[in-house]
Amino acid sequence: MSDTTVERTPRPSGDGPSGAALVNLADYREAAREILPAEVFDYLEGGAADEHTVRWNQQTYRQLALLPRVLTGHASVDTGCSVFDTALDSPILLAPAASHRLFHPDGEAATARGAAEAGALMTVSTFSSQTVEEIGAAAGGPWWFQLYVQRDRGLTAELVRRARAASARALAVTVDTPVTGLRERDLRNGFALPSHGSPANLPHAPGTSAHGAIHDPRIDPAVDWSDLAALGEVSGLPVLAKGILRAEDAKRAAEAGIGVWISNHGGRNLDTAASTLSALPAIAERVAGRVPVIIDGGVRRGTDVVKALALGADAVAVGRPYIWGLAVDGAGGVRDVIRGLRRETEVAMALVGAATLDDLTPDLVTAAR
Ligand SMILES: Cc1cc2nc3c(=O)[nH]c(=O)nc-3n(C[C@H](O)[C@H](O)[C@H](O)COP(=O)(O)O)c2cc1C
Ligand SMILES: CC(C)CC(=O)C(=O)O
Repeated sequence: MSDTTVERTPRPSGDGPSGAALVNLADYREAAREILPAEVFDYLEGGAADEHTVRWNQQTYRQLALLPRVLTGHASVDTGCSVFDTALDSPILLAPAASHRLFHPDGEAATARGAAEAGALMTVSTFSSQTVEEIGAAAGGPWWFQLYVQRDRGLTAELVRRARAASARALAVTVDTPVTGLRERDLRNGFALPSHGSPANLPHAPGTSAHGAIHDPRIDPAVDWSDLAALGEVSGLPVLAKGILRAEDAKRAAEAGIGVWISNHGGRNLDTAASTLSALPAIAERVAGRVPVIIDGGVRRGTDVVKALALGADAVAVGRPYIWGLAVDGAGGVRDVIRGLRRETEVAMALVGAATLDDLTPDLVTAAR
């Protein structure tokens, strides 16, 4: 495998490697592509198999159009919201992503600072390349811990205890990864995590190549609903199930007080899994406001945020986009990506006639023709 160390020269925030202004998320993507080693960019961007789900996640947003309300008399826009009793400036969250030091030497601590500067909630991966203690100390705002339930349940309990002690406010338990998907870009590139990206929270486990045997030696594939309930009891923290696509699963979660995080892992696990936005309306109907509904996958524009909230999500999360920001400019890049998406959301809200997130209702959305 070639050297994946990221060479970087300082550059003013908001400018890409070629000096061009970075105006939207796609600009950050192109800038990150220029900076990152090709196999690291492939690990970030790639999905499973033919990457249909990766594309569908974004395309489904393009297949919906907005029907703006006019003459509403609103003179301001407020994106404030509350998720599991945590007040947030905006409904844009950072989805968990493993190994931030692959993308920038300052790693998750930089992401945490950038998220706080943008007033956004970060979710820290079990497979973070810095410890929850280091990240918790750097975080100036609320954060959640993403849990991959470990085969070693003692280790799982210890991870949860450490995350809570480091001030995590909720557990997002990933339920869509009994095995990791077959990511063909990584297979072609022979990509394995270099040591600077290895999981800092976990003891070194032998054979942790993500793409060797079908089961990851660390992640317990046999997790069930009783495990999620027990995690809530033991931790005393709110629990979300990350990776829900079926309305009946969402209903079951809501009945147990477990938050619903609609996700197909950014198309990285089961190719041809349904796009997340297509799954949202039925899920929102069955959850009926009992627990928070988060959605991730393919959110790239403020108009995407508006559509997801109009169709019943309480918040969205982004994965790849803030990593593009991290790669380009560390904490400042994360901050600018999230701020940019929030600004687009505010503009889109004003243009559809919404003063608050409660004004985002399903009648604002119709099929694009
Ligand atoms: C590089 C990368 C690493 C990821 N690592 C994790 C992880 O450790 N745990 C997890 O639950 N999801 C992980 N995900 C999935 C994201 O949390 C999220 O579901 C997905 O990226 C959302 O799609 P988007 O990238 O289109 O916004 C990862 C995604 C990427 C791109
Ligand atoms: C090590 C992997 C399981 C992390 C992950 O969730 C991902 O790359 O999508």
